[in-house]
Amino acid sequence: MIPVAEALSRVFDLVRPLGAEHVPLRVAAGRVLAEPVIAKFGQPPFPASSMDGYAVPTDDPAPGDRFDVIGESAAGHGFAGRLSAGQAVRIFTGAPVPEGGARVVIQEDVTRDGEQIVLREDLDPRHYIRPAGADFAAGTPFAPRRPLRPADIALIAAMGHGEVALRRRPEIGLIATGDELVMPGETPGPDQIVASNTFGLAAMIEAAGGIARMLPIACDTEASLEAVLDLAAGADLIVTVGGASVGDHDLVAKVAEARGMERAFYKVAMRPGKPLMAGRIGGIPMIGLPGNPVSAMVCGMIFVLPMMRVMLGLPAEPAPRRSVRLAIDMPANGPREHYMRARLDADGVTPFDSQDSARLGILSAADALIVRPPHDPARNKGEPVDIVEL
Ligand SMILES: Nc1nc2c(c(=O)[nH]1)N[C@H]1C(S)=C(S)[C@@H](COP(=O)(O)OP(=O)(O)OC[C@H]3O[C@@H](n4cnc5c(N)ncnc54)[C@H](O)[C@@H]3O)O[C@H]1N2
Ligand code: MOO
Repeated sequence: MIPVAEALSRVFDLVRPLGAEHVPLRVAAGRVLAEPVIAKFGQPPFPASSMDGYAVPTDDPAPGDRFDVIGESAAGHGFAGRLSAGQAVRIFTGAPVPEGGARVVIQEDVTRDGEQIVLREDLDPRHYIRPAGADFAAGTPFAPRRPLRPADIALIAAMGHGEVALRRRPEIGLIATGDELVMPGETPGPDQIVASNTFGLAAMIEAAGGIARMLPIACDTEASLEAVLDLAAGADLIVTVGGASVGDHDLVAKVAEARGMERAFYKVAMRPGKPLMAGRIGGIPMIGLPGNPVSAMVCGMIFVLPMMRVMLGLPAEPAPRRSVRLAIDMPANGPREHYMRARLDADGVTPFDSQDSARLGILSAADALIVRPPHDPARNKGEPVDIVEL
């Protein structure tokens, strides 16, 4: 058994950032840029009024000052002329400030008198002009190291791009193994159960920007597993679920080895997730997750998602953690790093009484995994512990 951090570093060595593809901006949300976006022009492209009012040529006009209104500047229709002393231009929010304009007086501070305006008492001192390039200048690069958020999409649009170069979405072949498994919706025969793990993992992968290729369930024969592994050809990563342990019907390691798997490791000091394996088969990175449903999902979060981030060109980092206070006392931990299903509330974090790795109901009810290092001593209520939020 190797420590989790060592296993993670070895799975990072199995994967590389994928290539780029050009995609319409409209469908780029949640994906990762493959190269910086460069602003084609600045924003605003011209000095713009931030309020409705009057552009005047003086920096500090005084109450009672009079100006001749010589024209109008609206958004999309600027005023072509120049402002001279004693002149004003009616202006609206977003409109270009005319040449010679030193500030905008908001219309609330003005009395209109025919073709003239008179400034009132208590003038608002602000200028209400957004300088050209105040948001970003032409040529500004934008390269966030994370999936694009809605505001990023708006920013890239404002920078003048209708299409962007994105990392290809990692395509992940998912293989459930076991004679006992039927598809959700089917009626299990005697001694059978429903295959749930690959469905949970597919949801996890797709929420993180990958493409899950759900392959047929492999039966507990070498021929069946071989046939399904063949169907994974072309995937960026193969994920098997189940058949990883030491039982007579646990065939994944045997079949993978017969196909020339270069094994990076087998068995990790974590709970759940001990019989985890990883390596490369036929050039494709492969990770074999344990079959217990909670083990498969926890290993998905702790290993598969960080591997996907590397494939997306993001930094090789473990699942993000934060520190939270314990709401109850906890006994000492055993020799494996324990990912305990827990609930978060105002009092802190409370592990569930049962940590059975078969209980999906508890995982679904959990808000977080408490991460306990191997041999962590007993902890008291109020002490800080690390959690991974679900
Ligand atoms: N003698 C030992 N027995 C076991 C050990 C051990 O060290 N010595 N390790 C245990 C641990 S820890 C785990 S985890 C499991 C993992 O075993 P496998 O990866 O070989 O998984 P299976 O035996 O195939 O299945 C375990 C369990 O999960 C169910 N399963 C499998 N696939 C799915 C699926 N796609 N969807 C839903 N449920 C699934 C399967 O029916 C079993 O109930 O081994 C322990 N044993
Ligand atoms: O590691 Mo197993 O995943 O403890 O149940």
